[in-house]
Amino acid sequence: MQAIQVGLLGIGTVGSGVFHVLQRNQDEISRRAGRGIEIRMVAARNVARAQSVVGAQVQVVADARAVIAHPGIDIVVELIGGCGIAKALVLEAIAAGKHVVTANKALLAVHGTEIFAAASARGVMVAFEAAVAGGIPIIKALREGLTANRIQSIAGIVNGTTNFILSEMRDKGLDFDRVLREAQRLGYAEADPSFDIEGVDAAHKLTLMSAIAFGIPVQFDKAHVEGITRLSAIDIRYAEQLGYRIKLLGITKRVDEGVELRVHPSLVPAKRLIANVEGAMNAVVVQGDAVGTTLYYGKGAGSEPTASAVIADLVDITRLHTADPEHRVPHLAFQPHTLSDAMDALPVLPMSAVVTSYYLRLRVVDQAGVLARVTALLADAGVSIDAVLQRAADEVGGEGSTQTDLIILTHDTREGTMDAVIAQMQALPTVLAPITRIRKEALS
Ligand SMILES: NC(=O)c1ccc[n+]([C@@H]2O[C@H](COP(=O)([O-])OP(=O)(O)OC[C@H]3O[C@@H](n4cnc5c(N)ncnc54)[C@H](O)[C@@H]3O)[C@@H](O)[C@H]2O)c1
Ligand SMILES: N[C@@H](CCO)C(=O)O
Ligand code: NA
Repeated sequence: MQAIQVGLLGIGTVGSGVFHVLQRNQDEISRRAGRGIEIRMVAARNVARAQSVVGAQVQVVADARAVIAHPGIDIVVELIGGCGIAKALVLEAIAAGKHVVTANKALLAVHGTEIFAAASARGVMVAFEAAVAGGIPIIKALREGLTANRIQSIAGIVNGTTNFILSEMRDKGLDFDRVLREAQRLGYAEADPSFDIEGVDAAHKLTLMSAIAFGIPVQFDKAHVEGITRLSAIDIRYAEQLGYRIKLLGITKRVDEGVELRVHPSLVPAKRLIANVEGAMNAVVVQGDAVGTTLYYGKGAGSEPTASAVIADLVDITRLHTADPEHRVPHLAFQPHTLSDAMDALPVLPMSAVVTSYYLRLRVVDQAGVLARVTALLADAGVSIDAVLQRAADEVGGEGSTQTDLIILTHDTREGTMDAVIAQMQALPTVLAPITRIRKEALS
């Protein structure tokens, strides 16, 4: 049987990985897929450079539309990124009846509803394993492996760049900008690295996992998104002294009133496996009612790990493209006509309704009664304290210092309540700087 014909749109970090891994493992891949998988055409902005990667046998063109329009191409792989030209090209490929593989989480988290609907109407597949946690087969696990379960929660480290930055800052005391530059050099960071460090990329991925886990449409606009740019080294150190690590977590959880969908730095007990996920590695913890807790760990970024996921999708499509579309796995795991009803039953909750525990750091005047006033405000609001740590003044501000840090860990509290108490504490004249608040997750 003739090999299935693939057209690549974009051949940067991920695209070149796809080419090399397909070439290196072609025998095993075709024995699994039942036929060969061949990259026949590539669209690139820099044609000469792309030609030097793929050699003379593969046709390289500057116009991505020529790849989509080529009648011999069965599958279009979009590896350009972003929501601009990539969106138009994906929709054009679908309209042309081509199956699509993409690593583009930004595109699917924001425009997934439109894209999946167009694909279903045209009877083609849009596969996106590489879009979430790179090489970890988390989409496959959530969509197929855990299909018996009522999923309760997902918590994950799904951005390699920020995990790399946090690990290097904690381990080696390196500064933020230097580590970010290294992550860019290694091909982990997004074209716009603010997507990484501001939590947007993690929220794109979390949005996709949440939709698949709970059978709701993708709703990136409702995600709470906070990155690591406001984290300070001092909080990383205090957290460590209290037995915690700080990780940028994506959390989506089913609770009585709806679904939580939030990305923010979190204190995680140092003894948890996920607290020990370092560098650009990713990890996702999924809890299902039947299976219990499961953990997925691996490389979430980089050329070949991401290519591994792209090629897994190519193999899936190679096996399934002749199947009746109704027999394929739905894009978001649940039958598409059930998604909007589920959205009414499981609305994404505002952050004020989220219940979690907190790390608070207050820079205060080092004098009698300060701690008592702060804890009285917490008590009045019904916020229960788990632990309090007060630093010696000279440790914080040097010898003779009149300021110190007060660190408070709370038990579970509604975020709306916490916001109100923080505002009251902030108004105390003895509180000298903006209060730092970091959420704390037990992840039992
Ligand atoms: N790098 C990773 O570790 C990683 C991991 C998972 C997912 N992703 C996603 O994969 C996609 C690609 O990422 P990347 O890291 O390979 O990016 P990259 O910048 O290395 O590659 C993108 C390539 O697309 C080319 N391009 C831009 N416009 C084009 C056009 N109109 N026609 C043809 N080519 C065009 C660029 O010249 C570039 O070579 C993005 O959606 C990204 O979010 C990347
Ligand atoms: N920029 C992303 C690439 C993988 O999606 C990261 O750092 O995880
Ligand atoms: Na993946």
